[in-house]
Amino acid sequence: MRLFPVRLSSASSSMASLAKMLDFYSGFNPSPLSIKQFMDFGQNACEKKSFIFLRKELPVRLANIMKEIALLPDNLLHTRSVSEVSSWYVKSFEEVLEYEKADPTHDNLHKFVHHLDLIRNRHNDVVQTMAQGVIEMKENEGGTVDAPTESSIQYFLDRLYMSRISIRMLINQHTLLFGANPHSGGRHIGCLDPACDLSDVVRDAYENARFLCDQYYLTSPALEIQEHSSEPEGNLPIRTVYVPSHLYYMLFELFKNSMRAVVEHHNNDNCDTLPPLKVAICRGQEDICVKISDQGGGIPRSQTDQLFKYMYSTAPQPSKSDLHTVPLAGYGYGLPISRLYARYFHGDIVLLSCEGFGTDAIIYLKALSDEANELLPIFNKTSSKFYRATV
Ligand SMILES: CS(=O)(=O)N1CCC(Oc2ccc(-c3c(C(=O)NC[C@H]4CC[C@H](C(=O)O)CC4)noc3-c3cc(Cl)c(O)cc3O)cc2)CC1
Repeated sequence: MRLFPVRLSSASSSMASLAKMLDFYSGFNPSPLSIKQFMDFGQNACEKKSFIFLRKELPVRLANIMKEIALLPDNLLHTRSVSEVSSWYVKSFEEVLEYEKADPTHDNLHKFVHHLDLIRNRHNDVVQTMAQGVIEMKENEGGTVDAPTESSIQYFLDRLYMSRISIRMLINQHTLLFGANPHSGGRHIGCLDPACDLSDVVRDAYENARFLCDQYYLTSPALEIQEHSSEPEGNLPIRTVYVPSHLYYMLFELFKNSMRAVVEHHNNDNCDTLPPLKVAICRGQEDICVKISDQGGGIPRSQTDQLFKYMYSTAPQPSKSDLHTVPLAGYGYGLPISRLYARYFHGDIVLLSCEGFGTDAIIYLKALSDEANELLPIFNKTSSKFYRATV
């Protein structure tokens, strides 16, 4: 049996005890919540109920992904960076377990919020650190990685980052509702906006991407927005219950890609005016769509899937100065993680590119909050099969 390959702090439970607790909590499936459930609970929020739910659900979600971390190929698992990420999960798992049988006293509830803040901050750099671990592995393997390993890593990182999105959602809701500065007076319920105006988030993401584009290219395409609603009264602007920060992340990434394609595709054009980015926001019975259409020259259909690969873009990480000088370059995970944010509440992101002309990027969201359920990775025999047999 492979124990979790990290040193435990001496004060904490032994390796055997950790393995036992991991087996116990990973034996439970995570309990997905819908946006409606987040909203209903948040509107009459009870801190004790939230504490009692989270002190079980957080170890369950942590243990499920920790069991998968332990199944990674050794040449990735034993890199310095992945070992560090593993140790963060062990520490956070142990910290939450301190509340397993604690009474929901005022003092314990207060300490719990504090520990949730510590856990969220401890995991702030998981994405960058995992990207660094993949680079370390590639360097150790002479720069190449075989297809099965690449496939396992793609599968794992999608699940790790989806799990991380879900754990941070639970932590953010609890700390925003019951923390030191609870939202007073605003309409937000934790990180959820019950009346999120999609065109406002579109404009916000566009303006920030445009700022970076202007900084690097000294030009940027204009924005045109149209809204269409299938509702009889055709209520505009289109609003829905969503997490604005998730939508902003997706839009910011897609706008950066569209702007880079448009400016670079038209950089030799004589005319000064770049073709605008056209955004359509559409509300149907089942879906809400945000489509970004650009004339950036497009990419061959054979290459579209590559853009969602973590390994495709795991070039040496841009240094801090690079991020400033090449602002549209990121850590190379923006698009795959954007798709995870969309899929987290059962939406999606789809790229439809016409080589030689341009690209449509469509964000799909669930129109009904009771259909917007968390999509959570579950550790079981089926998921274990995706990892190469490791002894
Ligand atoms: C993993 S990541 O998230 O970190 N990230 C993904 C994003 C990538 O950057 C980008 C940006 C734009 C484009 C791009 C091109 C383009 O570049 N065409 C020109 C080449 C077409 C092939 C051609 C060849 O055949 O090789 C060589 C020129 N055309 O259309 C788009 C486009 C893409 C997205 Cl996703 C979009 O939303 C809108 C778009 O217009 C490609 C790549 C950094 C890495």
